Amino acid sequence: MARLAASVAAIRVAVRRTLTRVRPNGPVLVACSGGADSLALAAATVFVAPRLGLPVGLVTVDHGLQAGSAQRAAAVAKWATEVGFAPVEVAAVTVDGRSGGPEAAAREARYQALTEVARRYGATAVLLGHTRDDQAETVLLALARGAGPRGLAGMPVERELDGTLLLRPLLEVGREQTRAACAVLDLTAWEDPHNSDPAYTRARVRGDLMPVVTQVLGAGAVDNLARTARLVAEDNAALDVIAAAALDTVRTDDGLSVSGLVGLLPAIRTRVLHAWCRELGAFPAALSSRHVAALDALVTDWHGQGPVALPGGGRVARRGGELVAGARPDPTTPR
Ligand SMILES: Nc1ncnc2c1ncn2[C@@H]1O[C@H](COP(=O)(O)OP(=O)(O)OP(=O)(O)O)[C@@H](O)[C@H]1O
Repeated sequence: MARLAASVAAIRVAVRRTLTRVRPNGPVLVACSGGADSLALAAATVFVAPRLGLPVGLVTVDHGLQAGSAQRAAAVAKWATEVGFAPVEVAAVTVDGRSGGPEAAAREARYQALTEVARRYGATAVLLGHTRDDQAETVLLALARGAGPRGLAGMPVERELDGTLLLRPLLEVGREQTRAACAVLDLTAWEDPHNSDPAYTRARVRGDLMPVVTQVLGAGAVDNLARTARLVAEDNAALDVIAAAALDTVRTDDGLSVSGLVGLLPAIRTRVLHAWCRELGAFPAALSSRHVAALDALVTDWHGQGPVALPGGGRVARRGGELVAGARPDPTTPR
């Protein structure tokens, strides 16, 4: 019992720490699926936020992907209203027809819905229930994908999406603690069937890989993987600051100076290219290491190859001693 109560306290402390950092505006919104992580987060937030003078609402997204999904959303909304959340929103989304696989499509639809609701209420922030275990899984996946430092940094504690602040207060809380907290608070958590469906990569990592990792490397491996994300994120932040300054030194009237870029260390140069592409409207998460390598080759290994197409729709070409950007049709690429 003491261990269970400790889990409730630990989650409240994590939420309090997060909420004392935000600049209050409208309500804080908890994104709650009804799963143990976000249910424990919601229970802690509805306890902590009023004590800090913050209004607290809840959003649950109905992806419409499983039988009974509307009932699940309604049950979450009913509970939320009963325990004092206001506003409480059920956001129904359509996942079909989006590209990038079912997991990515559901995620994209969910974040779109969450930011739309947040904007409508002028919310201070949206709180997400990702835990230390989710972070460890993300790091392992990034490592296996060869994602580089940006991927190894895992999920940020804080980020802005379409003008909405997204916060993850539970990144240092273990999944076993959210389950224990739900048990002590007598909250029945919804078990997402996708979480154990081997068709989903994340479910296989969670169900098959992580138990082996902890069995072979010890239970501390989860914490260590999550710590890796924190450390890499700190290094990334420092390198991004250096790259932002370097970007200004290599700008020309029409684009970027190749000789300026050649003079930069590779880690800074690729970040400069990344930051510039972001300015050009390329969605940073969609800019793969393949794109960045192709852009870098325009600088360091140019044999007259044509422009590189960016995921956002623009193109980057080498023109003499410069990299220049253009929308389709291709910018000219004289040798
Ligand atoms: N249907 C949903 N409605 C609202 N928020 C959601 C929904 N699904 C996920 N989220 C938010 O995204 C977070 C991560 O969800 P994900 O499904 O990736 O992980 P999870 O560990 O299964 O989380 P949970 O136990 O809360 O379902 C959740 O904790 C929650 O904050």
